[in-house]
Amino acid sequence: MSVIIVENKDKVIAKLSEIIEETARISIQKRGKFLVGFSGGSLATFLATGLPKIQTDFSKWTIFFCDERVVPVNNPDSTFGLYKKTLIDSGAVPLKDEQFVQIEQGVPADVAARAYENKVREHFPKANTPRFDLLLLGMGPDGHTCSLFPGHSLLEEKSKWFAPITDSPKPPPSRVTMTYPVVNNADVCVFAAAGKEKADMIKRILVDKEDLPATRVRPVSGDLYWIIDNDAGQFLNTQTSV
Ligand SMILES: O=C1O[C@H](COP(=O)(O)O)[C@@H](O)[C@H](O)[C@H]1O
Repeated sequence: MSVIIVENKDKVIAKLSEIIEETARISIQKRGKFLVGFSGGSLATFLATGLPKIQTDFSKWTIFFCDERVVPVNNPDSTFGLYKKTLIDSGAVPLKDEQFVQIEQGVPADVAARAYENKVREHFPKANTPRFDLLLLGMGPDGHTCSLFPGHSLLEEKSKWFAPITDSPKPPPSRVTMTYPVVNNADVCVFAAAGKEKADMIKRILVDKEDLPATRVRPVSGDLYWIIDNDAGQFLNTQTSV
């Protein structure tokens, strides 16, 4: 695991973008495609600023969701809706709607999760567990990541690639989430976090190693990065002005 502490949020975005650019370059060079998972929340705002600045062949990207809210795309809670607005419709990057593997709309979460897993299987036809090139993760103030919340039974899900949740403690309650076997099979996982509101939780995860959802992200044979700014890392031993 690499913990990279930088001066401020802008530098978190710059470092995150650098890792994305390099991981995409390697994947496209090796296999002609880049299969990446996006989270929502603050990560979406980081990507809205960072992605337009990277050098990559966006036509080779397919984007999946680490988690998604089961709401219509025009609902402000829709993570795809957010990316559609900030990246696609704005023309910020040459990505198309079809490059995002989206959840089905207007169906219950369990139906949406099954249908999503089937769509993902089309991209990983022979896999027991899919291996994403890169997963971009966020960490909520309660230590959740994807829609895997502290103490929830979904933390123990071992067979599904994507699972429904209908009692998310953070609204909206209905969501579809990637499960740990998939998260921890990725080539590269990156957490990006900025701001003092995240500082206590980052200490509990990285220093105290409390058993919280984000702590359980440990790629079995991949790389894990935490990119955090000085505010979020204020209870860690090192601070930096990179
Ligand atoms: O609800 C969610 O929250 C997490 C964390 O969001 P943040 O705004 O605190 O960074 C996010 O990673 C996840 O995708 C989202 O659905």
